[in-house]
Formats: sequence, C-alpha cells, structure tokens
Amino acid sequence: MDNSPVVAQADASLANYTQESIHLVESAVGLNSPPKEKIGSDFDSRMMLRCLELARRALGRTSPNPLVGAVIVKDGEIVGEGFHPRAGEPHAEVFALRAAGVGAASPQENRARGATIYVSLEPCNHYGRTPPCSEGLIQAGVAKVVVGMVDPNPLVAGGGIARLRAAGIEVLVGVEESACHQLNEAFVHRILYKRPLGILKYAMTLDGKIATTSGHSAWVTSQEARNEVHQLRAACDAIIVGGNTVRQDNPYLTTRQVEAHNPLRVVMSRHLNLPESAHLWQTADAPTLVLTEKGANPDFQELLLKQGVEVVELTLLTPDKAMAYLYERGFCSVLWECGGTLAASAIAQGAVQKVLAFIAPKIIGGSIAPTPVGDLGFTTMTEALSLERVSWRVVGSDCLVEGYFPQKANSQ
Ligand SMILES: Nc1c(N[C@@H]2O[C@H](COP(=O)(O)O)[C@@H](O)[C@H]2O)[nH]c(=O)[nH]c1=O
Ligand SMILES: [Zn+2]
Repeated sequence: MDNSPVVAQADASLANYTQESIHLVESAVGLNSPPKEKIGSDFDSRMMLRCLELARRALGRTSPNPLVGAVIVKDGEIVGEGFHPRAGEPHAEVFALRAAGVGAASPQENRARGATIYVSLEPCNHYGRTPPCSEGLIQAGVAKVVVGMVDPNPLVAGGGIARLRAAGIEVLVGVEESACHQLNEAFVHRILYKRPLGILKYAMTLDGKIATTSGHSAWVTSQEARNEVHQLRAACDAIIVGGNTVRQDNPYLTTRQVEAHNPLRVVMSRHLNLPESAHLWQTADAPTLVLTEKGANPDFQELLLKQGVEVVELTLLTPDKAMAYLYERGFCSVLWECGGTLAASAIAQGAVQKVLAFIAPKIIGGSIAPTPVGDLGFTTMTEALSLERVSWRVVGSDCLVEGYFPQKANSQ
C-alpha cells in the first residue's frame, strides 16, 4: 500500500506556495485530508513512533529545521538510531547511518547494507547546510526506506522519495503520518505560510476571566496545568507578551525544567514604558528580546542593553510585523502568552493559528474582570471565529481545549 506524493509535480520549483498548491501540500503531508487506511505493519508503526521519540530529544532546538528521527532495522533488529539535533548539524539519517557503521570514524561492518531505514520525514535531496541524505542512503546500500511524511520544503517536496525510487530502493510513505505531521506542524506552517505558527495560550475560570477585577491572576489553574505550560514553552521558539503583562504580572516565562530548552522571551512595547527591574531583565536563564518602534525611549533602551536584553526597533510594531521579524530570524513556533488586548489584535491580524485554552472549574465573577480576548469589533454571533480540529482533555483539575483557526494563504 502506498500513497505516492504529488507535491513534486505540484510545486517543487516554487519558493512561494499558492493557495491551490498549499492544499496539495497539505494533503501530501497528511493535513486536511480524510483519514487514510493504515499504512504499513504494526512493526512499521512501532519503528516510526520510535523515530518520533528520538526526534523529540531536540524539541525546541532545531528551527528553522524540522524535528526528525531515524531508525535502521536489519533482520528485525535495530542496528542504528539518530535524530537531527539542530540546524546546521547532520540530518537524522546521517546519525543513524553512523551508528550502523557507515562513515564511522573507525572502520566497522556496514550494517545498513540491505537494511530498512525508518525516517519520520522524507529524506532530503538537496545541498543545503548539509549534503543530500538520499545519496547517503543509496551509497550505504539500504534496501528499503519507510517515510513518515512528505517534506513540504519546496527544495525536497517528493524529490527525495523520487530519487530513492529511481535508484531501485523500495519506498513506503505515510506510516504514522498524522503523528509525524503533528510533531512538525510548526515547521510545515512556516514553510507554507512564511510565518511562524502562532499559538495563543491562556488560562481562564469557568466564567471566562483571566484575573480578578483588581488584576490578581496567580493562579487560575492547577499545578498540573502549569507544568503542561512549561512543557509547551520548551517546544516553542519564542514566547510573546505585551508591556501590560510585564507591568502587571512580572512573569519569568521560563520552562523551569532541568535541561529543557528555554524559548526566546519577547516583549512587544511601543513606548518602552516598562519597569526597570522586571524579572525578565534580571534572569539570565533565558534570552530576552524587546521589540519596539524606531526611536522609542533611548534611555530605557540603554538600560536594557546593559542588562543583556536585546532590543530591536521595527518601523511599525504590530503582531504581524513581529511575526514577520521572527520568521526572518528562522523561528517556526511562537507562543502568545499575552493579555486580552494584544491577543485580540494578534487574532485580527492572522498571527494566531492555534488556541490552547485551559479552563479552571472556578468562578470569580466581576463584569469588568479581564477576559482572554479583547474587542474584535464583532456585533453578531455569525461573526464569531469558529475553531476547527477541536479536541479537549483533562489536565489536573482543569480542562484543556485545543483548536485551530481556518488558515488562509498569506498574501505577501
Ligand atoms: N533535518 C532534516 C531534514 N530537513 C530538511 O532539510 C532542510 C534543511 O537542510 P539543511 O540546511 O541541509 O540542514 C529542512 O528544511 C528540511 O526540508 N531532512 C531530513 O531528511 N532529515 C533531517 O534530519
Ligand atoms: Zn537530509
């Protein structure tokens, strides 16, 4: 059973995906397509899930590259494993081949010859920062390649699979495809839409408040939910808040986990009217960037620079401009942990694709207590933004609702 990718014919040569080709790519990588028949055996699934487990070891560290894991199996035994640790370093397949004795420093038996390699993302076929993995696999003499999902990168996009097949290697595509896609949803989004995936996360009470009328917000949710937020941060490239959150909550925005990746902490502030002694500038456990507008408060800029905080002046500071800047910096995912006003403007500008709402079974009341999303200018229920692909689960004593906004192609 095989589902040969059509992406290569669709758009391999184009750097910019169009709305039409985005649909083709989305269905080729396993998104927005009806559930498919199971591809591969139970053993294939187990090996692919092992690839994902390996890939996750680099969570938050690979952007702009994807998370990829690879496992080489010979005669039913694993003879090599690897994952992509960060951009600029070799791809997952290269580490797995080395572990199987290919290109290793000391000469060993090549255990990859005649073997099957499982890779969570289609092997690349281009010279980027590293040489093409397809050629490495051909040279190593692997007999079969099992691929989780097609690579949406127009430089690859089915070309790696075609090259392997042309060399007479059996290729099976789509084993555990949706799990593979889920792990790299931010990478796929970055490639297709030329923006990082924007994730809006908030915690509210059952009556829809994120704080009391006087602004007290610690803690809305249970410890388990807060741990989940720390894990979520570890998987993201950046967290954005606005000046209000720094002034009111004085957050740390770190992952609080030993060895976990800490994302870049980003503050959007047009006038830099921020406290001089915020936790963000006083803790060095994660890097901090303040985005502002040209010429804003030079004295405060100097103070931030002295404390090791990076300051970048944009011509216009809006959620979309901030996302465009973070895209240029190579980011795949950005977590919006801001208050309602900035959240509303991020949603209105299309800077949010995914929503994670923690709902605590508490009621605090207050008709002017703050809510997670400020004014969107809607007057009728028909204007409400409906989420797609919605799921929910219990975390500690709270409920976590997840969903996606319907996506439109970026016109830029
Ligand atoms: N990291 C990764 C792949 N990444 C592919 O290669 C692109 C980056 O190429 P380069 O600049 O040479 O590192 C990246 O955007 C994605 O399309 N491919 C794979 O087969 N396995 C890997 O482990
Ligand atoms: Zn590669």
